[in-house]
Amino acid sequence: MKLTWSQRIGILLFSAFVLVAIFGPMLTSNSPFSIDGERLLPPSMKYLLGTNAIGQDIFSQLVYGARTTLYIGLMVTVISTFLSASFGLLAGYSKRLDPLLNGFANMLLVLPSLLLILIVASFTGGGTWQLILTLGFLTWPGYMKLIRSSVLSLKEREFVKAAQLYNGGTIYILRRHLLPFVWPLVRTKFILSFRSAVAMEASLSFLGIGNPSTVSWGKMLQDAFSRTQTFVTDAWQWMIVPPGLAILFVTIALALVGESRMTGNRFAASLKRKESRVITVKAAEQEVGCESPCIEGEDLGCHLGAGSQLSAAIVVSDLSITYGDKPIIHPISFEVKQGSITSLVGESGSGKTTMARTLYGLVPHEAVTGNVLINGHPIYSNNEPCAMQRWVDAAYIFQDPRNSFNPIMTIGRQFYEAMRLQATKEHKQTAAIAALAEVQLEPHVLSLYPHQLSGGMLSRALIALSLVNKPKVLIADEPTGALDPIVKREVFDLLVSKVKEHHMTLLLITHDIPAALHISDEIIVLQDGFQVVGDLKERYVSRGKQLNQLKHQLA
Ligand SMILES: Nc1ncnc2c1ncn2[C@@H]1O[C@H](COP(=O)(O)OP(=O)(O)OP(=O)(O)O)[C@@H](O)[C@H]1O
Repeated sequence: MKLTWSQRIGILLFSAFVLVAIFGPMLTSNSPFSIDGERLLPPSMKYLLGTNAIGQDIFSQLVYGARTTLYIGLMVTVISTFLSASFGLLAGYSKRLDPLLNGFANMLLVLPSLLLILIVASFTGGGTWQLILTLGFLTWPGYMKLIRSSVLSLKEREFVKAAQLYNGGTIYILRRHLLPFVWPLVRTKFILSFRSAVAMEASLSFLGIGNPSTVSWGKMLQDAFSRTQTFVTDAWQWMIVPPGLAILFVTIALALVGESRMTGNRFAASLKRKESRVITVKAAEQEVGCESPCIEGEDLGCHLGAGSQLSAAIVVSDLSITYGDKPIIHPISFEVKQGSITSLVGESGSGKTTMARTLYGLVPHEAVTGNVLINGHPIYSNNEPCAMQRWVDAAYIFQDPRNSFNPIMTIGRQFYEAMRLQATKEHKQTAAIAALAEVQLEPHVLSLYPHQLSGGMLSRALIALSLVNKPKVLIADEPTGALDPIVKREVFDLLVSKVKEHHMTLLLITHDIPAALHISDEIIVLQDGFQVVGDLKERYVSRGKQLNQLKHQLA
């Protein structure tokens, strides 16, 4: 990351204070507590900043005070930032923990924080660690709420759903997929916390709450303000100004460090990127060296397919979907034959995407009634391993290739992640390069970030990702929807040719009826959540045929 000038100045200034805190005692031979000078002496060679009202050396107090102030600031910041980040991530990600953590944060937020800190600090005594714990435990909720709301929206994005589907654990997803996005917030919180902890420590010491056996800048100020001599003589110039300026400069230094371009630009840019990503997995044993079966439905005793169902890659029976009390898909039943291409067409809002997502188990169970089998394995099963079988049997391509990948991970890393079973890195690399070659992409694409690829290249990379683990079924939701007509045609043809070459079953969701008619063995038409059959379907399809003819004539 490139630092701005203001950040460099801030870092330099802050480093100077840290150096003083670490090596400062070497700069002075006077003890900050010993009373060996006369009272209120002006600055001299012996007492560089004079003496205070009881004859202690102000310079050595300032130097030793830097240690206390920065130490308390650092500890408070570490505790507060850690709590903000971990509670924010957990509350945003886990529906179960959210009410508890968010409720607790709300409670702390509505209470007047300064008053709360004063009360707790005065009850817990004036020790350094009491102060650190009080400030650390009472100052996390604000940024926790910010991180939580970012995670709430991030977790709905498709690359997070993909990670969940290939069995990524909660900690893995939080660390690998969500933390990098909220990291700029965490960093900003760290810097702001440090700044406010320094100011807060000074204020509390100034109010007399703090460790009486240590020296800090706040205590120096409190000491100065409590003596009348400070103001009736020139002593204020060396009793108040040095610690006051020290607090001011540390605060300014941290404010300059915190003025991060990353916080603005990259975070906003990364959040702007929306959905979509291929969800795929089956470790292709021959290519990635997965010797034992990765997940075998038969072994799990969850293969429900029998008789005619074995010839069907997808079986949908009496499936209906309701969000709240709004029915989206009315009871529908159909089968998609093994090795066939079936298109799901319909007007905008007819329920195509909802249907496709339901087939892949991406819709909450409570919204679904009826059954879906992919390769004989139930998608909505209480038996978790059976339900997870879908990521072995099938791959899913979401809309919009531009935003299909996690924007802050290389393409290669996202390929390897989808294959992260027993395979070694070399095997994964070989398999990924082979899959890219199938779609005419060079191996170096693996080292690129999604924004470094064109829309067409990204679409090809997505198809490669869907092929890399050799699924039997591919569900593609408008895979070319965001491309221009020429690239769209190329990518469409590539997808269909690869599906045929690998004897896969394709369920294609599309608006493009002529294209659907051209490639499909079967068409399913949806209208307002109902399956259109009989004459109506004929009419719908013949309209598509007419459009096709018109297109040929125009061509
Ligand atoms: N999570 C949701 N909560 C409530 N309603 C939803 C949700 N998702 C979709 N819907 C509703 O379901 C209906 C079907 O939406 P869907 O996205 O499946 O349509 P579609 O046919 O794929 O449309 P398009 O072709 O424009 O993408 C719409 O009325 C939409 O408002």
